[in-house]
Amino acid sequence: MSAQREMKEKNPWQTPVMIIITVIGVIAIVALVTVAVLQNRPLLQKYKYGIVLDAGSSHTALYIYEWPAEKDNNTGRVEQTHSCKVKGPGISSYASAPLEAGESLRACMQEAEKLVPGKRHHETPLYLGATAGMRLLNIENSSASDKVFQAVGDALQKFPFSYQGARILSGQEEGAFGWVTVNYLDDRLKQGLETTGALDLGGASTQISFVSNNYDGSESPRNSVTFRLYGNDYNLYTHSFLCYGKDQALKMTLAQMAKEGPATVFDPCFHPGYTATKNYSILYDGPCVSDRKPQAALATFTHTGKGNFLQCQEAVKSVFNFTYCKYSRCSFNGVFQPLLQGPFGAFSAYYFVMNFLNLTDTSIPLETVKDSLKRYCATPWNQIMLLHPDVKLKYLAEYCFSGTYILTLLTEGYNFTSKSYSDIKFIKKIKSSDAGWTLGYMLNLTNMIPAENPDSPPLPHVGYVSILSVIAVLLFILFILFILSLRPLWPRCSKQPQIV
Ligand SMILES: Nc1nc2c(ncn2[C@@H]2O[C@H](COP(=O)(O)OP(=O)(O)OP(=O)(O)O)[C@@H](O)[C@H]2O)c(=O)[nH]1
Ligand SMILES: [Ca+2]
Repeated sequence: MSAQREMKEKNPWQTPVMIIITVIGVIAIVALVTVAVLQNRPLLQKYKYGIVLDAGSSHTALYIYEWPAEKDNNTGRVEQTHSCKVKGPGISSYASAPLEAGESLRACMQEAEKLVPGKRHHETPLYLGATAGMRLLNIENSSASDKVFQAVGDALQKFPFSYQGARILSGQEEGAFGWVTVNYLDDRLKQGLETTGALDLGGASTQISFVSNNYDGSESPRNSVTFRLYGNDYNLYTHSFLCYGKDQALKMTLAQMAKEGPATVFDPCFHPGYTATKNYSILYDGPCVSDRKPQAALATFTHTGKGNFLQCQEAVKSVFNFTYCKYSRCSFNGVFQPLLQGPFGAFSAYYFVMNFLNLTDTSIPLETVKDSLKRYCATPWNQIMLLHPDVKLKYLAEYCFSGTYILTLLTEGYNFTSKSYSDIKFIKKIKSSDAGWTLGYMLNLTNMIPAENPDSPPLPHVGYVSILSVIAVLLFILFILFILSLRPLWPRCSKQPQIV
């Protein structure tokens, strides 16, 4: 009996006081942590949405973006959740049947209607931006371009979103918003890191945009865009070359080869064995080529492949003008370009083409890349078709030209060297979003990138709760130790019975 009592006396945890203290302490810690977690928990994740239609020269694509409702101002939080490729050609191809341009967008719009939650429809902004195809149509026939916009606007307003209008982007906007997209998605803007240049190759125009430290914008103000984003100033160089997208460049190159109006055009940019009958009138339609039209041409010509990379490169070079430059340095066609400053992300057709050719790895020396393309171009057309039975014939026939055009544009046009070629990364997506101008355009129009860095709490939520919990446990242990240190002073509750 006495041994048991002694045990009980030596083990303070068995005293009622200690049990009560422990229970209260544990309840207090649980309550403290629960309150901290609940109080600081991010609000229920409600999402907002935005829709952008990219009305390009070759086709239209719809993108849906999503971001947490309470975080409009934070970087890297807007993500592409869906994209839809509109069936058929770009809206500029509907000049003679504008209503069909509107109609063509319906399937993708209906998809968007299903994917964006109904209660968000009315507050979801919907934008349509048109690029080089509509720029060319506007130059050629402005009333036709107005009619296309009218039809497209009418069609889009039938949907329950908040329609914000359809317009042609300037080449500057197209280049600058592509740059914003790439750097936003890479989280470079908020962190003030060195930015990545953007190279976009479309069907009818191509853009180059980058920040160069030794360029202040004064030499060619029309190539300069200034931004203040998250507290940092950017002076961006950007230029869009109309007609230098890959489809129009192909047309210009072929038009140049056929300028004497022959019955057969022997084309080094197409595979040996490739042959097709083409119309002169189609070859020379549109503002990029109309001035090259031969005086007296036949109705058709036979387009015959020769598969010679070096000759193709010479033919491609003939559509660039390197003869005049009124600035300290130029790319081509008398356009100012400051010293290149890497890294660069190259997307759209840069990616489609280099990915098909298995040449996206830019650590491979440029000479090796050229050798590989030389072999590819020289491969007979029937062999190419056998090797790629699933690829659309139109795309397949043009990869030799497109690859040659890309290398020529980068090296001869923009002055990338064997060394700086490795600064380029061919990309399609960054995280889940496509690289392109659409995201930057929406971020700008919804004011989602603030000029100044918003204040943010010094600790992330998880860190804050963890520190709070550790401190609470430490305080509790200290409290227990303090109580134990007072133990010798406790009055004896039970007296030892005297054994007589
Ligand atoms: N090989 C291949 N080519 C593609 C694909 N998608 C588009 N293209 C072609 O690549 C070129 C550029 O496509 P986009 O970047 O969509 O061009 P776009 O936006 O219509 O044209 P711009 O208005 O000049 O920007 C066009 O010649 C398209 O026909 C693809 O999936 N594979
Ligand atoms: Ca485009």
